[in-house]
Amino acid sequence: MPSPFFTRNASAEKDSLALLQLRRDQIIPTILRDHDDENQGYWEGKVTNTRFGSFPHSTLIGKPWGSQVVASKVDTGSRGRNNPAKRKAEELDAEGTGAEEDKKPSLRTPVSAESGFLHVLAPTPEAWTISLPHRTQVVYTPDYSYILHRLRARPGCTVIEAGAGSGSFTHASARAVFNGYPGTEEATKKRRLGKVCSFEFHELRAAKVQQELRDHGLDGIVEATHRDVYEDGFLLGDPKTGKSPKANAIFLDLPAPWLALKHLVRNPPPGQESALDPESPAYLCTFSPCLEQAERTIRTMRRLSWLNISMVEVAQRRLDVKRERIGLDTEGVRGATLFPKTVEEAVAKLRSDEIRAKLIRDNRATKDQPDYQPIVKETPFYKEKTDVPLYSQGRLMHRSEPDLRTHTSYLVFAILPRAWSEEEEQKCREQWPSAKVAKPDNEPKTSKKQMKREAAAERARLREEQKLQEKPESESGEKAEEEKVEESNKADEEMAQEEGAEA
Ligand SMILES: C[S@@+](CC[C@H](N)C(=O)[O-])C[C@H]1O[C@@H](n2cnc3c(N)ncnc32)[C@H](O)[C@@H]1O
Repeated sequence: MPSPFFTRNASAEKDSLALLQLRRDQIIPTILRDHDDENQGYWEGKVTNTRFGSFPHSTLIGKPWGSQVVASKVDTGSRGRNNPAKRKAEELDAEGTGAEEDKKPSLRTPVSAESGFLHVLAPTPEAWTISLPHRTQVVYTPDYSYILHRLRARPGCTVIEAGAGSGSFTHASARAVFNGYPGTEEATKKRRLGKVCSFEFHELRAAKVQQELRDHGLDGIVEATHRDVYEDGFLLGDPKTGKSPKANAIFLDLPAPWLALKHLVRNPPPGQESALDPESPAYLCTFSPCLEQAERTIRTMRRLSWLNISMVEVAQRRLDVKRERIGLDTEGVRGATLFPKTVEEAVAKLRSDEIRAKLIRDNRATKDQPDYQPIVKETPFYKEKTDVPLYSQGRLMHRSEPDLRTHTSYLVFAILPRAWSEEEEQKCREQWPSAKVAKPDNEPKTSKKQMKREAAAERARLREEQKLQEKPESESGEKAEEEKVEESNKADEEMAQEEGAEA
């Protein structure tokens, strides 16, 4: 089954995951079903109940992603849930008496209610992080987006993750490395399919995450293993003789990451494979809630030859940008402050209140009497007309929201260079020989001055050769000797000039 996280249709389909968004940060995940498999006793089939009303799945299936769906009136009380015996006689009669009908009662068409609405959203790792059932503390989007960027996680990579916990990072990393489904045409030899090898020590959590991955169509991309990685490391299958995942990136969200580092080496004990990809550097990130843990991890990383070690704390703030409107003319405007914006407005309001109080005293200010006037609304600033549309009126403000969901995270990053042997170095030198001519070690070093002198002499020699070629062979040797001296003087002069310029 293709995963709705990677490949999805334009609308919500039955038997696939949909995220029901109630408010900005409130999302309920559900598998859409056209029948009530838990037999909760609703006439409308499977129903998701929320604070904004009840939503039978028949009203959600087939809706384009992002649609707004209103709540429905459902029969929640009269039959009693999970107890079909309590149904009223006429309801059972209405269901029919045939054997086939008894098995599958006909569903009622839902009637819309005024209790509220929700939006049907397609699954994404970000929305899943907000909505997932929490079994542990989770890694939130601000952290995992930065971590995956620093780990160079890209299509075709293999990522090791421990522990899987609630599966928040698992989903995000699966999307980052996805490069096609195994067993399809895309899985050719040249193209490396991305993979996440996830390890979890807690048996129940491991089973839950495995079930979730199956429900989300991710079981071919993520391999979740129940394992204590401190003891048994990261090989797939048997902890000692298993296959190497050949990982390019590792994320350790463990209470003691330093205990797992001994299994992430290039040269493991004899008879065992390294869990790392021998043909690429390994990028590592550990997530710790306190500095002492981060320091301990760094000490172990140094001992095991990890390089480029750095620590980062992600302190994310969300900026809330909105328009602030103040004034007595903002009555009924959502989010506006109904307060005088100028001294004139305040004075006018006081005056109108005084007049109104006087009318009340004289018993003339009731709606039925002709003297009644909504006085404030008659004042001049109410009548001011403006061409500025409502959405861009007021002052543009931004405030940071301190309550962004995250938890203290000291992220330690490091790189382990790829494996490199003497033979590989030699092979490389043969394949791409260096253009630089290596001089024997015992040869005296030539100074810069000497090199310049040699170059000037070489130029003089070339000039001389050129002249000799141009002259007839009959010319006397005496003249040639004179010219030789002249050339030599010229070369000396050139040299002196160059040295002078340098000085
Ligand atoms: C903070 S949670 C991980 C949350 C996860 N990264 C997420 O985003 O949902 C830490 C998990 O590590 C697991 N764990 C602790 N020690 C472990 C070990 N030695 N081997 C494997 N998993 C371990 C715990 O059971 C726990 O579920």
